[in-house]
Amino acid sequence: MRIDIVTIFPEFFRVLDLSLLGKARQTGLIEVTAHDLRDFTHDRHRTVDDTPYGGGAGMVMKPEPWGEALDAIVGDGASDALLVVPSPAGEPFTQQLARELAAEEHLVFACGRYEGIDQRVVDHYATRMRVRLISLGDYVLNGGEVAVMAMIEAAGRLVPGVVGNPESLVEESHEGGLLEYPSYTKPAAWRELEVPPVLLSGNHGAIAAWRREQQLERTRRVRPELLD
Ligand SMILES: COC(=O)COc1cccc(COC(=O)c2cn[nH]c2)c1
Repeated sequence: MRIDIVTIFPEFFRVLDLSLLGKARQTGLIEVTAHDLRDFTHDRHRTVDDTPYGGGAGMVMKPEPWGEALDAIVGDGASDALLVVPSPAGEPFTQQLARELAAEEHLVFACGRYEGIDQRVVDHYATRMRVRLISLGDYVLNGGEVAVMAMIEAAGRLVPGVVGNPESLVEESHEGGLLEYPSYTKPAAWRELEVPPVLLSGNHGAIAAWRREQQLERTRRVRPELLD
């Protein structure tokens, strides 16, 4: 998988060299490149924003630098890459969407800042490639970088070979549409709190049943809408 990120804070993504994805990068499973949007400006101040047409507070990201940056990544014609734009106006990011991103060969992330990117950037690239606005949640961040980091982690860990034990990807929250059961490890007693005895019973059928019941109870309590 190839990942390109366009941002005014490319150094923000240095951390990807350290985490789980660092190994994926070393093994070539996932190649990540962060591009500085300001490298695609031509004025002395490397300007990427301007005042909004129609007035209003804040600034809008100019289309020209985005056009040059994205063309440098996907060429100047049609592209099979998927352009992902984190946005409060996007479709909700879910584990299913993470699976879809993980299946892509080439992801390009556009990190908006200020009040957003000139709409014509999305409109233009939608004629040349698939574009998806994706929301992490119903809140506003100062820019797309944090959202892109979350999406890269959620999708990257699903890329075969990135996570050592693929088994660990199955028994987790939202796999199978339910929240995960509570987990315990040694010691059997800690601060007067005991591990549920069924987990020490060695009765694998009873353990599986208890875990399933825990998943249903927790999902019903915390996220009932997931059961619809
Ligand atoms: C066409 O799309 C754009 O212009 C996007 O522009 C912006 C502007 C400011 C901040 C962001 C980052 O995304 C979020 O705040 C966000 C994502 N999920 N929940 C909150 C993006």
